[in-house]
Amino acid sequence: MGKVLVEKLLRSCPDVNALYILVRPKAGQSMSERVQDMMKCKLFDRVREDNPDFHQKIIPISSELMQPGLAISPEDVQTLTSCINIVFHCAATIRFDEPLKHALQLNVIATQQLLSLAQQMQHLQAFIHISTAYANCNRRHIDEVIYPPPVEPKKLIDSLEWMDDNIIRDITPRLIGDRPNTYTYTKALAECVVQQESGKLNIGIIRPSIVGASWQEPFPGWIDNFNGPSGVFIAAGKGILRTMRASNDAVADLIPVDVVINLTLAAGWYTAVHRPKTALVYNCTTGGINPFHWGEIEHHVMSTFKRNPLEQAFRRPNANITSNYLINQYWILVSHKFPALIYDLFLRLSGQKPQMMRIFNRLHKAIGLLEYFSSQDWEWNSDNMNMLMSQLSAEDKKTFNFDVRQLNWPEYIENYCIGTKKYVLNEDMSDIPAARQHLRKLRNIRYTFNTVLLVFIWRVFIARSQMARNIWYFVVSLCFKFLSYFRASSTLTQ
Ligand SMILES: CCCCC/C=C\C/C=C\CCCCCCCC(=O)SCCNC(=O)CCNC(=O)[C@H](O)C(C)(C)COP(=O)(O)OP(=O)(O)OC[C@H]1O[C@@H](n2cnc3c(N)ncnc32)[C@H](O)[C@@H]1OP(=O)(O)O
Ligand SMILES: NC(=O)C1=CN([C@@H]2O[C@H](COP(=O)(O)OP(=O)(O)OC[C@H]3O[C@@H](n4cnc5c(N)ncnc54)[C@H](OP(=O)(O)O)[C@@H]3O)[C@@H](O)[C@H]2O)C=CC1
Repeated sequence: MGKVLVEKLLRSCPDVNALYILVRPKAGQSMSERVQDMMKCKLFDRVREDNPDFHQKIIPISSELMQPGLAISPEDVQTLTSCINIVFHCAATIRFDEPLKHALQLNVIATQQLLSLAQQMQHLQAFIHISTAYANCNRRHIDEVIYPPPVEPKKLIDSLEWMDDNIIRDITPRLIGDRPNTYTYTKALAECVVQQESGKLNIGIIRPSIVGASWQEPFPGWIDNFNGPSGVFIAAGKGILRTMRASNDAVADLIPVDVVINLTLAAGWYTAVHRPKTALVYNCTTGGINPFHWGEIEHHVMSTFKRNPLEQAFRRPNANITSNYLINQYWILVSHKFPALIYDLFLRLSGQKPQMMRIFNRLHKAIGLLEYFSSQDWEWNSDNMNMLMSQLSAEDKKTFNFDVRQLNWPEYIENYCIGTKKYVLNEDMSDIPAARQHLRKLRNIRYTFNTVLLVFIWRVFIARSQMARNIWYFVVSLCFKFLSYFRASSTLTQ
């Protein structure tokens, strides 16, 4: 989301002088190398075309959320406090399996520290915090208000400071209560921390639901990660994922990333100009406005990947969702574990390292963590989103479009799937004929395998059971009778 925000600011807000972005070194790359890489990304093609010198506006600031004071140097603090007008805070850990202490540090303590830095900013007009629509997923109906936190954040921070990691792991389920993970729990606490500061700053809180590929900007279908449904779509397109627990009729509250960013920018403008007395919360969701369901998503994902197959698929794409636990377990056994075992056996016999079972174990862990969100639905009030839209000029409504009533879901899902192929897996669209050919080969292997298996089982059965033999002779004689009748009647008509 950070990248998409930077791109949109550069493309649609030419009067913005500079963008200060907090970046950490990662995976052996320095801060500047990472920023260079980011600017080379396809996402920035349109900006690059309009202004090849756009990089001059980007000023990276070294920062690490795990460190005290966010590890921002005193000189950088000086720069930030004197130049910044608007803060967009979207850094977080979004992992569902994050240990509580880590999630608390990244999502709550770092937010607190950024807020105290913001308070020193001399020209700050607005502080926009990105939360999640699922921060209060323990409720069915979610209004645009900050709900009382499950625990006073300061008390939890103080307690976890002295606790051993093992103790924290043991008490985590009790602490998070009816929330599914540490992510949603700490995001709820972060909202509370933001509210505690809302007296001193002009604050807006954006709560997106499930962020997906871009709808329109900078081009349809842009996505570059496996988060949320993207990994599921890819696993289904590769023919690996065949079954998942989800409710066909539950609303799939996907929200395109460009919609979230447009709303975020509009909220930044509104907060700075109108300075609301209390923090305004914007539920940024689609379900109440233009609902679409997981069953429909399944249909369109499968249809897209059959027409535009991914390269080197493991099997022909054919995934089904079910809300029934036992049916899902059955298909996991038959369509995941059994083929994985056979394939690993084949790899072993051909002298290679088995890998399919390992892949499936990781997939099962990932989908196990997502099921909570795909098996039920929520109702979000979106009055503030509507109010904000009504405040925009006709031109801004076009430039910062977040009107999801216009979203055509089948077209969006098709672009999303093609986006995962092009931008996540870096596959070329010109390879589609070869990918189709590969699917035909897989289909023939399946037919041959099924026929051999059927004949084998039947042979074993016939050898062991008189009744099976009788049925077999009966069926064969019936076939012969039918054939001779067919021959006789065709001779008569001639
Ligand atoms: C076809 C029919 C489909 C119909 C649709 C049905 C259901 C829809 C499915 C899901 C919808 C629910 C979405 C809910 C979102 C809620 C909204 C939010 O609040 S946003 C926050 C969203 N956060 C996430 O999505 C993060 C989830 N991910 C994790 O928590 C972790 O990645 C993990 C799943 C626990 C895995 O952790 P692990 O340590 O094992 O692996 P890594 O993260 O290090 O990743 C290793 C490797 O795998 C790639 N990866 C990561 N996630 C996935 C995935 N889901 N599928 C496939 N691959 C994945 C990752 O990029 C790494 O790759 P590499 O090693 O190459 O870097
Ligand atoms: N994705 C989704 O579906 C949704 C996301 N959100 C919220 O939107 C926001 C952005 O999410 P999204 O873009 O999807 O998530 P990403 O994981 O892609 O981005 C998170 C950002 O936080 C940074 N970050 C994480 N840990 C640290 C650290 N220790 N020090 C410095 N920076 C760090 C990451 O930097 P780095 O690149 O160095 O890792 C990255 O830029 C989050 O607040 C999330 O809660 C809300 C609803 C849905």
